[in-house]
Amino acid sequence: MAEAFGGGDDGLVLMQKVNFYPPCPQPELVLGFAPHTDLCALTVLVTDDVPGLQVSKDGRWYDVEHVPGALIINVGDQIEYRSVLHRVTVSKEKTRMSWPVFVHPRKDYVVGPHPRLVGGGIPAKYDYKDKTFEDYTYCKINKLPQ
Ligand SMILES: O=C(O)CCC(=O)C(=O)O
Ligand SMILES: [Fe+2]
Repeated sequence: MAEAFGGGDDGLVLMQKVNFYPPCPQPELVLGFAPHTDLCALTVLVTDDVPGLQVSKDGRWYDVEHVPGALIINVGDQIEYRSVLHRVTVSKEKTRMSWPVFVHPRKDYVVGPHPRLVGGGIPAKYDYKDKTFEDYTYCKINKLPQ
């Protein structure tokens, strides 16, 4: 993956975060994390055994089963065929925690459709524009068109 994102020792950037979801007396009224896709390339996620993570498929939400010792890998926006839409619900009684590591390119790295996949008269399946990861992040965080 480091090679795909330009190679070099600093080709990939790892960002770790800790999520803490306290219990909520009315969990049906709130979400711990609203539906989103991760803006990185890949997310490597560890969670505790409290359920909460859900992924969207064909307009429905599916619980992600907790498998002790397993890592959850989410495809993010930068290597999208389709980055996974996901959200987190909260528990009435238990605190939940998760520990994602987001793998992303350098901020100046330009990401766009691979030329071999859109060259030779083959139209891009989606209308992606080449842009730096920094610009992509700025547009996404500020809800600007990509
Ligand atoms: O808490 C989780 O299981 C997922 C967290 C998440 O989606 C995120 O931090 O981007
Ligand atoms: Fe996420």
